[in-house]
Amino acid sequence: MVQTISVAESRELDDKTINKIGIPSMVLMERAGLKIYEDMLNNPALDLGKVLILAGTGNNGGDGLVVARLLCTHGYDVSIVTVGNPDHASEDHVNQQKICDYYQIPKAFMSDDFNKYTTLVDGLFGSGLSRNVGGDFATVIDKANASTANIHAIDIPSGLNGDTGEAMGTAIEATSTSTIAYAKAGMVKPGADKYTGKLFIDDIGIYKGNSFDNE
Ligand SMILES: NC(=O)C1=CN([C@@H]2O[C@H](COP(=O)(O)OP(=O)(O)OC[C@H]3O[C@@H](n4cnc5c(N)ncnc54)[C@H](O)[C@@H]3O)[C@@H](O)[C@H]2O)[C@@H](O)CC1
Ligand SMILES: [K+]
Repeated sequence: MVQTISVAESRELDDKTINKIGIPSMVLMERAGLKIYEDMLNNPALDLGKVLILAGTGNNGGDGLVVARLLCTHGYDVSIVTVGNPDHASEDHVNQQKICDYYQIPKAFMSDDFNKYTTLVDGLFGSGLSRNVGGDFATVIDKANASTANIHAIDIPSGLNGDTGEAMGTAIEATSTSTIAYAKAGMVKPGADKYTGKLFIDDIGIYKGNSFDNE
């Protein structure tokens, strides 16, 4: 039986690990990116011949940018399309983008033909999704689902409500998902596997209370 948490619990655990325990968020993001990259290498269903990272401007996108950099530094053909307003990007996302800029990772556009990629990495939204998906985000999600590429989702397939397992307007239908720390309750509900595909659960140093917890 897979241990699950709610999306709110997941956000509380992130916050506690960063702000109370003191592990810097960029360290957690690096660990997340490394695990996601390894999951992708270990998934024979993914062809990593030509990869496109779909990056929202939050920390889910930040995880995606770490994956982009790891693919680039290991010789893979990888590009990034940023969806949303970069002026509203999270601090960690901005820092990860600067690193990607150092490596001159190519930028792609929403209007590009997604069929030329073999794998899309979904870093649009994770636990921060708070309302139904519309606009450019819905367009990209629907275009990704309609493409011939396989999709690997980061943390939660974008658009999926991590508590109910239902799509909020529209949602990524992934071949596989790397979820951070614990599976979210909605991801194991009947029918949610249409969105998550094969599930990887990645230990990045975020834990629920245990005997080491002094609360
Ligand atoms: N260092 C960290 O803080 C860690 C972050 N992690 C990653 O960060 C994710 C959470 O990141 P964020 O809190 O930045 O949130 P997200 O990256 O999930 O979402 C970004 C922003 O999108 C906006 N948004 C929500 N719903 C929307 C909608 N329907 N349409 C348009 N915009 C919408 C919100 O303002 C939200 O803050 C996790 O899912 C995980 O992937 C993990 O790597 C663990 C460590
Ligand atoms: K995602």
